[in-house]
Amino acid sequence: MLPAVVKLCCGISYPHLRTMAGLQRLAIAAIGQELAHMQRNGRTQLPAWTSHMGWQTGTSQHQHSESSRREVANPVPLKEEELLYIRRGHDALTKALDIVEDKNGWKTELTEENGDVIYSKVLSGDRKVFRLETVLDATPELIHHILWKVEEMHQWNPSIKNIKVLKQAGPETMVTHEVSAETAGNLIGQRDFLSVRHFSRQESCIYLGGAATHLESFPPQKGFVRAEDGPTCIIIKPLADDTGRSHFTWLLNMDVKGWLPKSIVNQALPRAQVDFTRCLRRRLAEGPNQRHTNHHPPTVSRARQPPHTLSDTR
Ligand SMILES: CC(C)CCC[C@@H](C)[C@H]1CC[C@H]2[C@@H]3CC=C4C[C@@H](O)CC[C@]4(C)[C@H]3CC[C@]12C
Repeated sequence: MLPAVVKLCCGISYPHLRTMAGLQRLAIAAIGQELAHMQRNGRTQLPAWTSHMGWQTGTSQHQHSESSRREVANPVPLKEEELLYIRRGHDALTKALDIVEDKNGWKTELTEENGDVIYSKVLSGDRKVFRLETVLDATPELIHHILWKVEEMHQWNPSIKNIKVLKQAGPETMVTHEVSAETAGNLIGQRDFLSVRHFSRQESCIYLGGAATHLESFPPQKGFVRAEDGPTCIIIKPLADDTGRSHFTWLLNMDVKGWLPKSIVNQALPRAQVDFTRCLRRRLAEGPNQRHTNHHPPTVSRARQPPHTLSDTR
């Protein structure tokens, strides 16, 4: 009974909690600490979103060491700014899911031998978005594990030069700076992105969402064309056949900026999606452990491309 009451209270107060400031937040943090204590003693289970409030319970996957034990003794509520990023990430995911779930107007763009199918659709405002659907030979957990370790992504994906996590807002949201490699499709020159990335899990399905964001401390960088990714999402669902494989849906919704003609961009984007997924497959086959070197040759597809001198950032 008590756990049910606690959950109910959490649910009712959630919208108010997110808009609170100052002393009110401190008071909530103190209550959170009490609840976390109860949860540690096995007396109750808090809903997953309470992690946004920064109430470390000591039972989460982040519990490793001394430092996390210190957090339990001293819960640090999330800052206003962090709550803002969480909300942005959540909104991006919701918007992207709406695009994916609207079944009207999609047409098949390309079909690969390995089973990847890319559909496209033109949204209002003339933006063409791409939806890749495929099956990956890995569990949702492994795919999520690999995709969430964004700072390691350049080790297995030659279309990415570098990704840095600039801010972490709770365990499910981060602000990242991403730089694509000059080789990406060879058509679209190097780009950089500033994005908020957010994940959520519902039963056995994993959702990754993202959208372009701004940081005063991180304006567009000299020499880069700042592109905008999102609202975008990746949906990972286990196949029902018990083989440990997953259905993978990826909405690519990108404004690459720069001066390239739309027809060229709209050819390069689905290729970039296929290339990325090919690298992901290879990375998944290696299992969960971190890689130390990048010894595979570049795998960016050269098919259907004009001479490689065409690039819009040079
Ligand atoms: C065509 C040119 C401009 C871009 C090519 C590179 C594209 C495919 C790269 C650049 C940045 C990349 C994203 C960077 C970060 C993440 C978050 C991660 O959790 C899922 C993958 C995802 C969403 C990547 C998908 C691929 C991505 C969009």
